[in-house]
Amino acid sequence: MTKLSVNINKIATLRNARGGETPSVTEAAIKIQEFGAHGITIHPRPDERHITRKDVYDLKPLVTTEYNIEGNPHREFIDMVLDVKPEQVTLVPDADDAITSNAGWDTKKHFDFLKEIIAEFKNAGIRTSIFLDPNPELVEYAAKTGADRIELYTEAYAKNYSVNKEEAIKPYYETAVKAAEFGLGINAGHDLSLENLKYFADNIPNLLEVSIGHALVSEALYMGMENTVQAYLKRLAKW
Ligand SMILES: CC(=O)[C@@H](O)[C@H](O)COP(=O)(O)O
Ligand SMILES: NCC(=O)COP(=O)(O)O
Repeated sequence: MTKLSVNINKIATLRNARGGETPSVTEAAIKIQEFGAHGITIHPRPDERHITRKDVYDLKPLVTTEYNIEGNPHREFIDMVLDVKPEQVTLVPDADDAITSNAGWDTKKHFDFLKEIIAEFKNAGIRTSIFLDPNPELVEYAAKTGADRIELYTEAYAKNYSVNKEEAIKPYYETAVKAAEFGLGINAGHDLSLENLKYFADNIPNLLEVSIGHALVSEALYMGMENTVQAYLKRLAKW
């Protein structure tokens, strides 16, 4: 079964709105794992708009499933991840002021940079994943960086799902097939939701993990977090 890693950035967004500790990011992580999630994902950004550096450390002892830390590999980010040692680090090339992640890596252009950083994480025993647009031509260089996995950047899929899902899934399927040829594991994320997840998971071979946050936390406002996590797990179940 494809694993569900819940991104709790937006819990931190709500908490930061008042400058206090409510809702608790750590309590949310504990509960979300109790509800069945296979992992917790966070994306600490330099401006700490949601997840703070303190959150990154506070969560470490509480994430008993899989801890996935995403971010642009600035030196401060690298050193923090090497110190915290999550199960997985996902490298994302977004600008510090981007409203959200909006592009994958050009693995050819940034090959030397990625290869060096990935070696640091691998030497520390941390699984590495790199955020990638659905383009099979990017896969060979992704593999040559030494990354363990790619994370398919699914915004385009989500946007086009309701227009023509068969067309929307095509580049992701092609990239996933190519990734498997090169021995890369396949993760996916960004704008996945209860509406579009099942079709994606049913049509992408060897999909190991999806990381989902914005839609899931939003849906939990109406359905409750336990019901929402369970609903996502049902979308991923293969029966
Ligand atoms: C890489 C990715 O797609 C997610 O980490 C997304 O960027 C969430 O970041 P925000 O919650 O800041 O939008
Ligand atoms: N890597 C994707 C992620 O962690 C969550 O993205 P989103 O569901 O908040 O768009």
